[in-house]
Amino acid sequence: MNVLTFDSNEKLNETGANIIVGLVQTNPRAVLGLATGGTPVGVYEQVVNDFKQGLVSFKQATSFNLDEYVGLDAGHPESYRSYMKHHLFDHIDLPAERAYIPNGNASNLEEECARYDERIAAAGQIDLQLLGLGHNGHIGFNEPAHALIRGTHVVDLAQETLQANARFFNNIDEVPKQALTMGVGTILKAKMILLIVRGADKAEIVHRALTGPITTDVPASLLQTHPHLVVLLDREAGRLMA
Ligand SMILES: O=P(O)(O)OC[C@H]1O[C@](O)(CO)[C@@H](O)[C@@H]1O
Repeated sequence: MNVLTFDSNEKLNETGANIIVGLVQTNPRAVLGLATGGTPVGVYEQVVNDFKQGLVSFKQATSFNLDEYVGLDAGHPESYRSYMKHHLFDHIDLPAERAYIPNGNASNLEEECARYDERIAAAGQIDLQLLGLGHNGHIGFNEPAHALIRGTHVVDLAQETLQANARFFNNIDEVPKQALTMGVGTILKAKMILLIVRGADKAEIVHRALTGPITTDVPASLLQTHPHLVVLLDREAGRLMA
């Protein structure tokens, strides 16, 4: 595991973007696993800057998003499809037909999950999986549980997650109670994992996830088993790391 801590958000964003852009420069057909939430916004901004400067093209790349809410219209401003369009897809040349996000409005969600896993398998291994971290240690929307699920599945969001994500909605009652998420098995199969965490409120969970026991109670702790994990932290999130 390679943990880097940054004093400046700008440097953190640049480093995150350099990893993504560098991969696609050397492997234009790269398969990217993408995340949403507040954490990666600055990194995507920097990726867009690099694209606009002609440093990289995503024309041959493929992406798979980690998760999507159940029951939000794809056009709803807080759907993860809207988020991805707003922060990344509308500004780069990644073909829309290869920018996959699970469909949280599918009439049969189990079938949609199976289809999503088939598409990931057909694309080959995910080369780089970008991750944020939930306050409860979730990755994607894999919430703490007695057992974690390998593939894409429907998940009931934890109360902490509903509370954390209420900031994106008018109130907590508007936050969808369920989501589709890639499973931990798929995440761990990625060739490289890039975990990004910001903020003092995540210092404790960062410490538990990266140095504590490996347990399904802290899904991110399973990342300790990954052979190629890079972690980018801002100073506050890295406060408890020696
Ligand atoms: O970056 P945030 O908004 O703190 O969210 C943490 C994580 O939880 C999620 O919202 C759930 O997948 C992720 O998108 C994010 O990485």
